Amino acid sequence: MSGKLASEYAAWKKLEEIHASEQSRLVLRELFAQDPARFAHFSTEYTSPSGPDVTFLLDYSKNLVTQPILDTLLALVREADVERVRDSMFAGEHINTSEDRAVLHVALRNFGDFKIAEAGTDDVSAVLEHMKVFSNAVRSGAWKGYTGKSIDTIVNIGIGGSDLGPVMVTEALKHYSKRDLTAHFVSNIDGTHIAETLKLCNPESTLFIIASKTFTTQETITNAESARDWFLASAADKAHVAKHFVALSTNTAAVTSFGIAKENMFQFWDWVGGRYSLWSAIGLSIALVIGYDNFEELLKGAHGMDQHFLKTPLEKNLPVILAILGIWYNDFYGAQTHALLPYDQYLHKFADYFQQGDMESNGKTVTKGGQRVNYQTGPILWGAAGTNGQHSFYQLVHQGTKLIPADFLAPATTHNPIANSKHHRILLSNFFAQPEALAFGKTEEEVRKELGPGQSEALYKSKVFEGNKPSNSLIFPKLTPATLGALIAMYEHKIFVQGVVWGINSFDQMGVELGKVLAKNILAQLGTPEDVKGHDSSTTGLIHYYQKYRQE
Ligand SMILES: O=P(O)(O)OC[C@H]1O[C@](O)(CO)[C@@H](O)[C@@H]1O
Repeated sequence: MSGKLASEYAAWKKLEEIHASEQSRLVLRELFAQDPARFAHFSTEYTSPSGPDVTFLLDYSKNLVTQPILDTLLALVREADVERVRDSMFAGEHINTSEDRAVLHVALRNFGDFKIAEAGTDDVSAVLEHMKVFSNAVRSGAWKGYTGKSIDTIVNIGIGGSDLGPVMVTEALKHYSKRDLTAHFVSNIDGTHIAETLKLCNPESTLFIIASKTFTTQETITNAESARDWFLASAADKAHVAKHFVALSTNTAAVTSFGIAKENMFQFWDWVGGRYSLWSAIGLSIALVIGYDNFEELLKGAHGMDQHFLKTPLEKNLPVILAILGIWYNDFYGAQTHALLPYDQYLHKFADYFQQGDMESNGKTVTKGGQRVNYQTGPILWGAAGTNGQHSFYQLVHQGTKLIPADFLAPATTHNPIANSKHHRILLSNFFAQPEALAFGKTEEEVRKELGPGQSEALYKSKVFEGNKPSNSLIFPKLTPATLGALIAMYEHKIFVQGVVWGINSFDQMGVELGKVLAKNILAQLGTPEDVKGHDSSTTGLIHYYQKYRQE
């Protein structure tokens, strides 16, 4: 961190000039026509430097950039000292300055490769061993419930980072799952979530995993208490809780006072950020669903990407490339959002997951030094699995007035090659077609030729696709645990690079606190109209309306 605003860097100023003077010339049709080797120049193949084989291709040729623009964006990365901050993160320095914490999710998937001077990092392998032994016992049926039955259902109770990662990964790797072990995930404080889930569970064969870094999160603790009440209504004896409740947390005191045995607690550390915690004990539900060995593959795939991020020159460094392209649109083109569009049903929660990953990390307005930024920071991250999105919001992406940079992701082969892979070929033809249509569009001349004469002027105009909409395409051979690990780690590091360039702290989340405090205050006032004090007329009116219908 240089202590400067990003807009004070020489490279930033140069990028503003380039954008102003060259924007009109940055037309993908022309850029591709000018350079027949554009794909070769602006694509790169990743091969994992360590661990299980992972390979994929990132094609970033359909972006509104030239080599000099990329060079200037890389100069920005250098000026912001990204490499030094990256090395500090891997060394365990307390780069989360507002909370005075190290940021060491990379230590959770390190497998002894490099040494980190931070308490707890030496205990990672012991926790992994605990997860291995426990998940094997549950999966094999050796772990018995209070009436001697094996576990056939798990319920992970957590929210935010203690939910989204396990949900996304268990969905993504469903192909590897144990089909006779059903997994549910309860996150919302809305009683409907836990109530509807419990209707599907048998107390004799259900294991509850209470996932909370702090073990103080209102939603999680309230849901966990309701689950415990439901369980005890059948099991009666509190001693049986030990066979049906485990905790994933950093807070031993709160876990034991909840009634969970210390030996059923899976530890992690304050240097694991919630939205970076699926690699930690928070991943226990993943290990239970796909098996510990596959969970370890996921970690090793991520570790390979960590090595790539650490050692690859910036020009070929995938997280850096994605980060600078994002900065280009976000800060110079004024794009407000970024879409993640996986053409893989297994990845249908990928965008949801990175909504927290990106927006909770980089949704900040002040720099680490406390200065208000005078530029845009993190984008609105969103997306859905193709081709569903095509029949929903792609109209706006193609012909709306907004610039929406997008990442398209797809596996070259499917785990489900039904109908001789016909489905997959259709899926992939869409994966190839969409970025092409976005980039090159359809001119009025082409429309007129296609429709022939005699049509209304409005019809000709409405069928024009302006094109020149940028996207990245990422294609990998198959969605394996290691490939998924590498992809997640790549996006984590992209977020990191952007945060460093913008000078913000990507690892705290002060912005979620105010709502929590206000809700606690209001909760104490929901009884009678006389209790409602200190609010504006709108909030007071809403609460009074609710009180007419209040239930016990
Ligand atoms: O794991 P915990 O402590 O229950 O926190 C859950 C989530 O709440 C947050 O603190 C705020 O949304 C997230 O960062 C975190 O992932």
